[in-house]
Amino acid sequence: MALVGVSGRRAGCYCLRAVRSPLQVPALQLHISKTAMGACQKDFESAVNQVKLLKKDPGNEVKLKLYALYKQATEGACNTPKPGLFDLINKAKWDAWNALGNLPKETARQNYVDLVSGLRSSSDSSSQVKPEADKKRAGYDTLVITSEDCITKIMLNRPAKKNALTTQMYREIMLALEAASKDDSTITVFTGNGDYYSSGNDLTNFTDIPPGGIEEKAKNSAILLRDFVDCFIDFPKPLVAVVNGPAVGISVTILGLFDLVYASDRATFHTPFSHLGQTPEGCSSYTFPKIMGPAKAVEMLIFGKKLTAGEAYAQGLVTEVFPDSTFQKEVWTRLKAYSKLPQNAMHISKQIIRNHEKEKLHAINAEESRILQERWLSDECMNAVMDFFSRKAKL
Ligand SMILES: CCCCCCCCCCC/C=C/C(=O)SCCNC(=O)CCNC(=O)[C@H](O)C(C)(C)COP(=O)(O)OP(=O)(O)OC[C@H]1O[C@@H](n2cnc3c(N)ncnc32)[C@H](O)[C@@H]1OP(=O)(O)O
Repeated sequence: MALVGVSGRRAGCYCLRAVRSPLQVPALQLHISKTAMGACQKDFESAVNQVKLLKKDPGNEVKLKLYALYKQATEGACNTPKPGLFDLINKAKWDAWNALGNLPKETARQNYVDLVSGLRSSSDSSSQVKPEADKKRAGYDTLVITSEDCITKIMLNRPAKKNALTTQMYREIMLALEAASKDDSTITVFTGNGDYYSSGNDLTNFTDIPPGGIEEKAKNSAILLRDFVDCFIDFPKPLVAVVNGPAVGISVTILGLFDLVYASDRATFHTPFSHLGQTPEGCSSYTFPKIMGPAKAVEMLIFGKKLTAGEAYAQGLVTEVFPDSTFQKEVWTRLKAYSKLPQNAMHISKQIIRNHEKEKLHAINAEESRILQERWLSDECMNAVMDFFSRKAKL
């Protein structure tokens, strides 16, 4: 589901329009609470108005920032009850506001003004919309989502970073899954843009620490992780991974929750959790031993053994391996044929196959996330993340 839709271009401008109870950046509502009055009140009001005139959708992450700063500037620290687990949009908004902690109202107001000013300059310099950009479904910055032949394709789109998953990306994926679960497609496909499927969690997620400190970040990240994996556990339609290249970390573990995994012979499967001072997630502590037996699961999840596509197939993690040269052609031909099968029969079959394990998987997911919350604060984990960044710095 797009958070904000593009309603059309008037006089060369994109008009932002709310779609299905979106984030509703309060700036778009032109409602300024009296509590926002103060030193830079005029600038703030003007920034609120300028948001309406942006020529380009700023994307969900920015809209969340705008929302959070507006609320902080007008109401102060987050003071509302946390929305429920499945209220994804309101929860994302609440998380963004809550992450600002006790940031003073004046600072929030100034930050809002600065953020809008930055958006205006980048919007002005890129007002020439490229035809390519029109193809992307609005509202997603890190994914390219297309629906064709009854297949919704969710493509991770940070090829320069090997499709490493930022917190924004986790959130966008959850929204994309929610939308795909309700659209007309019969099957949903995940793949990566570029030479990697995904290098797993973006390690910069560890460096972006909010005013509330690392403990708060770890707590919020554990919730994000649990919600993210829950979406895969509950996804109602056949879910297919088209693993176009190497896969690392969480992009491997959640494969145990997919219904088909097609891999290029260039793909590898690597879960270096111990090396990172971390522990398994994505329900892999349960699905991997079940799929490949405990001995092979331990080699991957504890000792970080990297599997080739052929090995992953032999262990049952991968459904079929294709030569890289014909991978896309063969896989999409196959999927197009599958997508024409009767939709209800496929969905009901998935339910029968998966439903009896759901409760267990949710419990395992909650436990894995709880354990990781502690791990992220450990010296082992912090040192491993620092090692990654110092290796990069030396290059
Ligand atoms: C306080 C708590 C906060 C926690 C928040 C957590 C939220 C939920 C977490 C869920 C748990 C998930 C766990 C995992 O997924 S563990 C696996 C994590 N991934 C890795 O350890 C891989 C790290 N990357 C690499 O080892 C190499 O980059 C790789 C082998 C993938 C590719 O090597 P290669 O030499 O071919 O390419 P580069 O290294 O030059 O990569 C190109 C650029 O991309 C950047 N990059 C790649 N992967 C990542 C990544 N995972 N995180 C951050 N950045 C990544 C790389 O730095 C290069 O960037 P520059 O061009 O800017 O140098």
